[in-house]
Amino acid sequence: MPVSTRSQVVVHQLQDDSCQEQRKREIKDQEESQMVNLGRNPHHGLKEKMRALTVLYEQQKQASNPVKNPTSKHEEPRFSTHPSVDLLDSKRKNEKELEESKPICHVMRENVMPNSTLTRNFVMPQPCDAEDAKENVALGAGNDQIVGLSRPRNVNISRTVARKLSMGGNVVPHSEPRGVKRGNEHDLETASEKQENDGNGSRILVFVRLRPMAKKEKEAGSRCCVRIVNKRDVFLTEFASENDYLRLKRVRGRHFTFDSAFPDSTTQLEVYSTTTAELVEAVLQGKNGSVFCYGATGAGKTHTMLGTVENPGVMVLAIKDLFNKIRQRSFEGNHVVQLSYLEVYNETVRDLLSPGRPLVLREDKHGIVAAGLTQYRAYSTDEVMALLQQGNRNRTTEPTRANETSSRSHAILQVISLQISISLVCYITFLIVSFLLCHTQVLVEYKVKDASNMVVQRVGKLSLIDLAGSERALATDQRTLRSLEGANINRSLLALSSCINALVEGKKHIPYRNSKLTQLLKDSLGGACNTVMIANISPSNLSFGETQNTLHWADRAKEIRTKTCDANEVQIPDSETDQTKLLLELQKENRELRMQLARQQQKLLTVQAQTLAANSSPTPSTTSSLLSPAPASAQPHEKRKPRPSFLGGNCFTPESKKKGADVTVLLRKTVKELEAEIGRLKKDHALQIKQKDDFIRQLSQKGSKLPGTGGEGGRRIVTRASARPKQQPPQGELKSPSHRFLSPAPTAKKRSFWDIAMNSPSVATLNGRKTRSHVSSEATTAAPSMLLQPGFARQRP
Ligand SMILES: Nc1ncnc2c1ncn2[C@@H]1O[C@H](COP(=O)(O)OP(=O)(O)OP(=O)(O)O)[C@@H](O)[C@H]1O
Repeated sequence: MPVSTRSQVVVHQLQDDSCQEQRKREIKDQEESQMVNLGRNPHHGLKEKMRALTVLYEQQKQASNPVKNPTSKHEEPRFSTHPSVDLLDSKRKNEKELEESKPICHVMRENVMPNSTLTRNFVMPQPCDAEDAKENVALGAGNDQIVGLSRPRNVNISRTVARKLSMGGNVVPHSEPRGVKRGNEHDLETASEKQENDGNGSRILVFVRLRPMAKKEKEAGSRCCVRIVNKRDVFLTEFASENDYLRLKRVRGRHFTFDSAFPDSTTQLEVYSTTTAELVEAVLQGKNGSVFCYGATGAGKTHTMLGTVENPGVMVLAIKDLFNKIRQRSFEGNHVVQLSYLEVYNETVRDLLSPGRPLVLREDKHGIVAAGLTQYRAYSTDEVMALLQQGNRNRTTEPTRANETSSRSHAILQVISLQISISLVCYITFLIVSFLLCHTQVLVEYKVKDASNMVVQRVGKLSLIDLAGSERALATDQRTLRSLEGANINRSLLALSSCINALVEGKKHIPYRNSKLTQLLKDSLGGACNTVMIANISPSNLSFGETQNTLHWADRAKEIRTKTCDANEVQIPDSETDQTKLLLELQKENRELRMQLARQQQKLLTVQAQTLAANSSPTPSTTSSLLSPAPASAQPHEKRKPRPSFLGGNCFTPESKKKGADVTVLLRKTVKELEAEIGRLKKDHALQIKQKDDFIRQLSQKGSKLPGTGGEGGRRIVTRASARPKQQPPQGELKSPSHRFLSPAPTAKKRSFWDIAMNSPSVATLNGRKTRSHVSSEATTAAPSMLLQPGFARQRP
């Protein structure tokens, strides 16, 4: 009976290890040579490939046995005791290994590595299987099949690329847009997103949307070069040029992975719910959010952001959702929604809601602001829609060769949501307090009892950005104005890509100042903001270059991390609310005392006047009237009464003289009493004001001793001066967040829905520019289509 000693086992193990390593090396060499061969020539002789695979198969087969049973390596039985099981196992294993040895599988595996940004050219010798063809709807639409883009069946695609919106754990979307199901995949993403919240901010979420093939493109005989697999992998195929006869069958491609990729069949609602719905929720929690569309001209950016009347886009759905959510939470407190809409055209910033002079960008501690930009207070979705349509009518569009109604400007719609919330319990307490506050002693009790009473003010900003399309000069037009526009669009997009590069590389200086667009996007790219980028691409192989470029930048943008997005929340502490209430009470009391004083003074004046009158004509009739002041209108009439005549002999009778003297004494006495009362009231009033001033001072001193009272966003102390309504800063000056809610422009006025709705698109051109109203008015005369309604994206040609 063989007895294994420790030394024997060690020897065996050493031999096993060396053999394994040798085999591994051989396999690796084999694989590499195969990769090189395949990489060099995709149409390499089938025989050679088969030979290589057979060798590999043999080696893998041999290698699999010792791995399975390392101790029996030296006495490898030719047949196992359970041949059927072993053969099955090795067959499965070899199949798997064979599949893994295909070059495309390596590419796939590399690309799905956590946080990997690797993309590399690969050769695709395998035909696409039926299952995959089903996944890419674009293939069916384009009647094209991308040769060789096969998805390895057994590759478990990692989900770790998904990241976290820094929304905190308590963000639960209140309402999901109807008809949208959240699949397991999305749940998975949300879970992994939460994992990635490491306190260093959040990564920009990058989504890709493929638009359907346009009629024009189909007519031009273009083929579909984009394939979306697994709702997140984008395969881009470069077909050989038709004139390159030698490489007609050659197909090259690139693979990218994004947070989500939408095939051409994706609905607007699906795009909205996956990309923006959570951002809207976060805005209501006081966090900033940005969504911007990036892509070549005609790739579908405006369609995604604005959409059509039947298929409204992200902007419209976000606003509807925002108002729905506000309605659901109306019990939580007051919500204020402010709206601004601007465009960056030829490096000038214009207000789309009140077109006028170009706006100047300024930077304050809260970020970049367009000085003089109109902020409209909106009360309903309809009102916002009307404003949006009005703004889009003013937006610059021009037909280019690539897109008949191409947006020639970058448009930014900003919605600011301000919420002042008081919990229900607090609200009830509030009412009681306002009653109790009349008595200063009870106020102290209240403070002790309701120390947790807080009023919370949250400000969230949502920026929805529709960028002008990046384009090649030849793709659009050669005319001067168009080429100037194109140059400016490209310049700002180039500046955007420089910023993305600098941010990805972690540079200290980010060149935001290179263009107006990047200045405006500063918050979204490098600030405390939840940012979403939607890259729009065309399926046509004629736009391969633009699509590749868009995907490249989208892939880069994945690596940008924005700062941790904390809620813009100010907790107004109980002491502050108490002080505010106290101040209001004091003001009310002061008003009442002043009124009392005025009344007494008036009474005194009347009495003095009557005394004078009594002195001059001390008759009983007048005396009685003096004690009860007569209406002013009655006095002239009384004066006209016939006076006692000297001739009548009824003047200065001893009786009347006595009576007159009595009345005078009486009146003097009354006057003295009234004067004394006024003096007392004045004294009381002064004393009360002094006491209350002292009390406020004490409260302020206590408040200033609290930690964090001086810091920004910390506790504020309300003094009389701070409670006084502040003066508006002059136009163009830096504004505090509260001032952002007021329109600084003198032309800015609040408009009702009807004002806006009645504002017909009469101004077709604006400062020589062609706007959407122009386009729409032209279009409506030709064909009154709903899709060509101002404010919405155009129909596909
Ligand atoms: N997902 C989609 N479904 C249906 N049609 C679409 C889709 N995306 C885009 N289109 C159509 O493609 C055409 C061009 O789209 P759009 O105007 O949105 O492009 P764009 O990227 O905004 O171009 P530009 O940068 O020149 O303004 C439009 O007619 C639009 O209706």
